[in-house]
Amino acid sequence: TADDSVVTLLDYGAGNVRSLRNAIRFLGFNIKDVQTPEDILNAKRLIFPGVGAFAPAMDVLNKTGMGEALCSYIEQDRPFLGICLGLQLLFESSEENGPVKGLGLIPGIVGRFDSSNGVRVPHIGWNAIQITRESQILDDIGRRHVYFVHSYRAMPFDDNTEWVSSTCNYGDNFIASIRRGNVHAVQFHPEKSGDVGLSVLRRFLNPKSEMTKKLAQGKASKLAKRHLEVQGHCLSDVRTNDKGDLVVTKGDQYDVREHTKENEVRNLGKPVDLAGQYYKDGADEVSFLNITGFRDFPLGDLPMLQVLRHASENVFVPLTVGGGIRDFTDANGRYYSSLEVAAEYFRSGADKISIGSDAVYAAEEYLKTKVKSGKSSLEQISRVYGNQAVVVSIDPRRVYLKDPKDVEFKSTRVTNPGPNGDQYAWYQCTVNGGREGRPIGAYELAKAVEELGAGEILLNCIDCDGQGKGFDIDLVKLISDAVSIPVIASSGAGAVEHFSEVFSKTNASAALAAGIFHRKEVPIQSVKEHLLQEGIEVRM
Ligand SMILES: NC(=O)c1ncn([C@@H]2O[C@H](COP(=O)(O)O)[C@@H](O)[C@H]2O)c1NCNC[C@@H](O)[C@H](O)[C@H](O)COP(=O)(O)O
Repeated sequence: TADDSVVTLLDYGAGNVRSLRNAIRFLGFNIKDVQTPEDILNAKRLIFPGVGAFAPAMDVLNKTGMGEALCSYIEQDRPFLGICLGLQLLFESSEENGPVKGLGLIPGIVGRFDSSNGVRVPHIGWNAIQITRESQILDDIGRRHVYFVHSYRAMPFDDNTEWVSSTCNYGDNFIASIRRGNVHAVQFHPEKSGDVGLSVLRRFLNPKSEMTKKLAQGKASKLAKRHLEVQGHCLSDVRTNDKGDLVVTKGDQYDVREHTKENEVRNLGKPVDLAGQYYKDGADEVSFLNITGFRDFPLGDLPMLQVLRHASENVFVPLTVGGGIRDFTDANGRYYSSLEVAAEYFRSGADKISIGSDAVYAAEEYLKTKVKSGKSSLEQISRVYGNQAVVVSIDPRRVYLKDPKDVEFKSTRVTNPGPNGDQYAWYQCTVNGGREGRPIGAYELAKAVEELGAGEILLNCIDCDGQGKGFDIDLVKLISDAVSIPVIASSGAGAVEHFSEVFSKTNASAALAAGIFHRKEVPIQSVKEHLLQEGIEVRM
């Protein structure tokens, strides 16, 4: 019946639910949005994607009466799928800015990962789950990786064993999914876990559906090293060319112009097409960096938002967008907060946003005043969307030193001495696409933005950008040892060995490349096969 293709979605307006809508539509289902508690009680099947923080979510559920309706819907064992926070809210309470009371349907308290176990928090990436009880929607997962992005988790113990259907190891064994009858919930994001994730959604939406194409089994055992394409990750550095078309470009040490008479912007293809291709080729994440965002105004840059909306319709792995995120006053004196800019990016399909120049200014201010004003774009966006949704992109330039004492900033001994035989270097941060050097080092910046609420660091290197000679191992080691949030190594990838080198010599959690993929010099799969051969866990 017509009703069979409809799923009711409880979207209380925080964060990016667009990815899930895209996945549900991709699977051929229509969405009915919950407006009133009655819509919950009348639902044939209900999906509750929780994004953001526990307390504000419980606030909305309590104020709107949705919480009560949810409890009776679940107690009637009606078809339900909770995702991420949508799982956590089912528990008694959470320590997140708490304790905060939850819906109390499942015994247990949601707590923060214990970073003293040596794990980086947030838990961001592709990890393996151990199925502990038959759970129909997980039947196709086999030993494949699924995508997690969270700082809090619920723990299995005697009183909730009857609910737990799988666990995942990250420092400790936390609850990855629950199931009782028709009630399901998962801590990972099926809408961002590629074909494996789509199979979980398909099995919930249509329990009788027999998977046409059996999924490959996989050998997942733990958190995989991530390999990002910068589309800009497969990053694409995107900008408008002189004709005003939005193109994927790629710089040599950030210079994106062809060395021809026309001196035009290097055009490496259409962002949406490339993103879709990288997804099919197995990219773990895709990012768009609007490299002239510092000049233009993102909300005025409709082509960029269009690209994001279209790309997210066919890319079911995490999408990060950056460029120009800051408070802004337009020519008509209309003031826009960076939160409004980020909100539009999330509404358009971004799972994470990336802040470049504005994070440098926030860190300088913080180091000067030692006060967290809470006003910076970084602090505002991570408070509302959670730090796991905020990446800080660092654009440093290497400066060689005879003696570390020559500068006040943290320096490191370099593997390859400088042109004058200098044994040390510090890494000066820049803003506006490498155009302006700032009085702060990458080390000081990384530590400051971690304290201000960044969930991840995208560590580029202007010197290595587009050179194909490998990542700056000294820089990646310096920064990945300095912070306890995940660090993405970026700039300089030229061969598969460069990926195993950065993962074996540093604590980078992910590695990003652009040029070699745009120019189709190295297939994504060959990077993954090489890492597997080297015994490095990757998502296949
Ligand atoms: N002229 C440029 O290239 C350039 N100018 C600005 N950006 C990026 O755009 C964003 C601007 O953000 P804001 O407006 O400062 O918040 C920043 O994240 C900054 O890194 C630029 N690109 C940064 N791109 C660097 C990498 O992300 C690149 O993709 C790797 O170096 C991998 O390249 P490779 O594998 O080919 O070596």
